[in-house]
Amino acid sequence: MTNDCSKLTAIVLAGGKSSRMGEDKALIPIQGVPLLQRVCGIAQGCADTVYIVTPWPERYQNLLLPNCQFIREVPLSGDTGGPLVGFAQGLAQVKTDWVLLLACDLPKLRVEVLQDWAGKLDSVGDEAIIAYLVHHPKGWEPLCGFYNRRCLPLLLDFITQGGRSFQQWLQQHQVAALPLTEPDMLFNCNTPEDLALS
Ligand SMILES: Nc1nc2c(ncn2[C@@H]2O[C@H](COP(=O)(O)OP(=O)(O)OP(=O)(O)O)[C@@H](O)[C@H]2O)c(=O)[nH]1
Ligand SMILES: [Mg+2]
Repeated sequence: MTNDCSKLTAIVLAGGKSSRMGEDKALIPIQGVPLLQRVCGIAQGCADTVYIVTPWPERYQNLLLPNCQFIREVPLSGDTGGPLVGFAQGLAQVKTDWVLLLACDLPKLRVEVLQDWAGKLDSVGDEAIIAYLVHHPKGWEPLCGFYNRRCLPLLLDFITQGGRSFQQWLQQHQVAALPLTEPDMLFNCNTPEDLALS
């Protein structure tokens, strides 16, 4: 296992509407630490470079996010964008072969698990594999896993053709499965009821 942070970039997505929560999830404190700050701290345990992709960086300027860099998401004309578009805009800046993509609403992430996964990336030998993700009965978990930078042209083609769904895009390509030993860590905090469980 390697824990070489310099080989990996992390992208944290923080541009969602939080309509189910009713307030910006990124700013909600969990054990006193705003969710985005918490997720970025964990991302920094795995990657030297951490990008936060959001249309509204000024909203997060008072968070403690040392060494994280904002990428201001540019809205596509006549389009609501969404996480796939935000990811593409972040990925365009990435210089490393692999990137760890994280949603900002994952309060139970475990840095040791992410580091363990990152250590397996060197052994993904097959060039056709564009991502390394956890598989659920409903499909891949797109917002807590690894993508190869090679996937950018494929992603841009899909978006240009009007595609906006991670699941649909991933179905068209080869993805390798990450072992999920701690399912709890993918707990997704979308609603006030979820928050009460965080
Ligand atoms: N940069 C960026 N991130 C997004 C966008 N849409 C969703 N996200 C992020 O993707 C992750 C998952 O978002 P969801 O929980 O599915 O949705 P949400 O829009 O935040 O919340 P709801 O309005 O309740 O669906 C979160 O980290 C969001 O901040 C987007 O358009 N741009
Ligand atoms: Mg969510």
